[in-house]
This record gives sequence, C-alpha cells and structure tokens, in this order.
Amino acid sequence: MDELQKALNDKSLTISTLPEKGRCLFTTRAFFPGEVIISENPYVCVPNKNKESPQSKCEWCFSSRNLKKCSACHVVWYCSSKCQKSDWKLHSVECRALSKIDKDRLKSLTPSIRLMVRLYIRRKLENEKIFPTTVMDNYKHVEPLVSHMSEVDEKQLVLYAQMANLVNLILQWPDSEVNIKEIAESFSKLACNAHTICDSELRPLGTGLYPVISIINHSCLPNSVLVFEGRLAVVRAMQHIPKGTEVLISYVEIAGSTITRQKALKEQYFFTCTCPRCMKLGQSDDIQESATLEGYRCKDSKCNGFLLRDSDNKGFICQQCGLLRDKEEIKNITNEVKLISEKASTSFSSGHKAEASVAYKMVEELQMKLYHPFSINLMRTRETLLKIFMELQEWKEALLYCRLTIPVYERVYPRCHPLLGLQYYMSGKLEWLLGETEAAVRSLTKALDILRITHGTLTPFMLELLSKLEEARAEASYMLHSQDED
Ligand SMILES: C[S@@+](CC[C@H](N)C(=O)[O-])C[C@H]1O[C@@H](n2cnc3c(N)ncnc32)[C@H](O)[C@@H]1O
Repeated sequence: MDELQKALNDKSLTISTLPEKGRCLFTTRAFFPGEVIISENPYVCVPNKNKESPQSKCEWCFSSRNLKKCSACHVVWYCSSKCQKSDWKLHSVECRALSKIDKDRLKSLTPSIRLMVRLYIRRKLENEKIFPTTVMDNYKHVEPLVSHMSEVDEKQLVLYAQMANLVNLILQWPDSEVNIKEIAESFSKLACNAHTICDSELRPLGTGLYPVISIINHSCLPNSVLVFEGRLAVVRAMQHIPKGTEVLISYVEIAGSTITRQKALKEQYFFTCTCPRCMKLGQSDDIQESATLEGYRCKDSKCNGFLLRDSDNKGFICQQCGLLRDKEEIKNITNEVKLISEKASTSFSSGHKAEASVAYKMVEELQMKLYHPFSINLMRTRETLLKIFMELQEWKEALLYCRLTIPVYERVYPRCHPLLGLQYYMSGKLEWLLGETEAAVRSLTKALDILRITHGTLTPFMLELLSKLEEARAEASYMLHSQDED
C-alpha cells in the first residue's frame, strides 16, 4: 500500500477507482455533520488580481492589510516578515526569475502563469531536496491529476502553448528541466483540479492546488463542502455520511437548471454528471424547475405558474392558467434589460454607486415583469443591489434586498449550504443594526445552525457570529423583561 493510502486510512478514508469517474475518495467510517473529513495545505497557491478583485494581497496569508512589496522583484506582496519568511524558500527562486523580466512582459504575468511558475519551482526544489516532502505534500500527487488534454479544443490548446512559452521564458531553465508540451498539459491539469481559495464569506482570494483534495469528485447534491481557513483547505461533512460512501463536493454553482449545471461541468471538467439531480433531466419536475429558475413569468401578474414554449412557436404558455406570452414582447423586454444592465454595470465598476443603484432597480423592475419570481437572473440583480446598498451604507435598502433573495436561496441550495447560512447571517447583522432585535435573533440562529456545520465552530469568523447572537439574545430578553415590567 502506498504512503498516501496509509495516511488516508488513518483518516478513515480510502481511494478507489471507478471506470466512469476515475479516482474517488470513500469513507471507511461514518462522519457526522460538521466533522472535518480532510484538510490540506496548498501545494502551490497565488492570490488573485483581476477586475473584480484588484486589491493586492499577501502572498502567504492573502491579507490585504499592511502590505509591503518585495523590494527585489516588485511583484509579490507580504503583510509581515513572518509571511515573507514562510514563503521565502519558494519565492527566493521565483524572485530571481521575476526580477529579470522586462516591464512589458510583467503585464502578462497573470495569476495562472504565476501559479505554474511556482509549481515548477516547487518541483525543482523538491528534486534538489531543498524543499522537504511529506506524505501529503509531494509532487508525486500532482502527476496523476487528470488533464483531459485530448478533449481540450484547438483554441484552448494554442492558448495553453502560449502560456507555457511565457512560463518557459520566465524560468529560463535548460530544456532538460522543462518541456513546453508538459507545461501546457499542466495548465490543463490546473483548469480541472485547482480550487478558488475563498474567505469565510466565500469571497475569492486566490487559486491553489490541493492534490489530495483534488481526488474528490463532484455532485450537484454534495454530501460535503470545501471551505478555507486562510490557505488551509478544509472539507467538512454537510450531513451524516455513512461508512463506505463517496465523499462528494460541488465544483460549480448549483443554483441553476440541470442543463446549466451540466454545461458548466462539461466545459470545464469534461464529464456528464449522473448525480440524482442530473438523472432527473427531462423529467416533468426537472422541466418545471428549469422553467421556474430560468424561464419567464405568467402574463397575469397574480399567477405564479411556470411557462413552456408553445407548439406553434408563437411564445410561451403558462402551465397553470394557459395564458400565452408573446415571444416578441419577451424579446423587447429582454433587449431593454440588456441595455440598462450594461449601463448599470459600467456605473458600478466606475464607482458611481448611487447611479448604479438606480439603473439596477430599473433592471429589477423589468426582470420582475419578465421572469418567474424564483428566477436566478432576478436573484442575481437583487444580490448586486444588496452589494451596492451595503457599500452605500443604506442598511434599510440592503436588508430589503437581502430578504428578497432568501426565498430563492432556500429553494436552490440544500438546507445546509454555506451561501444560505451566509445570507441569513447578513440578514441578521442588518436587522441587528436596524434595531429589529427579534428578527436578528431568528436570522442569526438560522445562520449559526448552518455555518457551525460548514465552517466549524472555532474560527474567528464563527466566534464573531456567536458573540453577535449572544448580544442579540441578551437584548431581546432585556426588552421582553422591560415590557413585562411596564
Ligand atoms: C478534480 S478531478 C477529481 C478526481 C478524478 N476523478 C481523478 O481521477 O483524479 C476532476 C475530474 O474528475 C472527474 N469527475 C469528477 N466528478 C465526476 C462525476 N461526478 N462523474 C464523472 N466524472 C467526474 C472528471 O474527469 C473531472 O474532470
């Protein structure tokens, strides 16, 4: 038995191989909800830097505070000398390579390129015995990761080859040490195996490769959840998992129709999901769910029926009241939504938040006419409005939009999903701020019930939630006593 399998045995886990899935991780004992199944440090990771997340972050811990640039390469940031020291073995080699590249080329230095540069440096340092290996931390576990290279389309292959060339130029190693084709294949591996590192509120911070956790397969009805405590990846059981069960997480956003989920899985991971939700594809309840989440609303604003395309292709028929919705009318509203959404998005990204809030409200109004009340598109617009009003510190409006999203979250996410827990948490915090103490106690309790399972109980994030709930409970009970005395 190999070392990794032995280490996994000690964690009550085992690796099996199934013809339709490849490697899978199975439990060898039962796990209770909230229990940590496996945790792993990244083999390599990098902070994200893009339009959505333009802030620089510490290379080691992803903090955005007290950052200082590496004085030699001027590319990498650290928040403390402790973080810089922890990263030094790897960065010292990377730093020399980055210092040599010219300014123009620096512009092409995306997080993916940096992740690959780091991967090859780590492998080299491991081979030279400068970087120690452990049972979990070993390039040996990167080798068997799936790449799906033969399924990648021509355009993507060209892109991988260009990226591999850039990595090669940065490393400037002899041909005996790197091979462009191999680097291109490693890019394909990263696309199917790397994970987005998020903070406790599931905001993306970076990308990391966790080769052992990468053995875990996908389900749209997962029994486990992957969260991060700093750079440590932690997989927790979301429900009771019996002995001999496959550990499954979700790779994609599961709020969506079966077709949408399957498309996302096929495009990035090259497989057709056969989870119990996907097996319902084409069945009447699956058709109803897709039409509700991604389809149009009934012409009669009081009717909550779902619509299906009519046989004459004139439009869509409400399956509850039989009213026809003309496709031209739908097309006109869709075009209007598209136009105003573009304006709204430009205002938001250029920092004109008040202007953006007005435009997004117009989008919301039109989408309410267009889509079913449980529409994902409408929910996304309301999430954006929530974000804008939070940034504008308009708490009442923020609470209104937070509350509007919750029924859709309750419908599209499993009972114990972290995003549902976080939405209850947001609602609780806003209610507490606005003096709606009893509502805050209810929301914070619901948040705690979910997040204690998905996030554990001991992290600073959870301790803060617990203390907020205690404060709200104390105030609610004080108010009750004061009323009694009156
Ligand atoms: C992160 S890897 C998971 C481990 C992989 N099975 C292996 O052998 O290394 C992702 C790949 O696993 C496969 N996979 C994951 N979930 C699957 C599922 N539910 N059904 C079929 N294949 C799946 C796909 O090939 C996917 O690209």
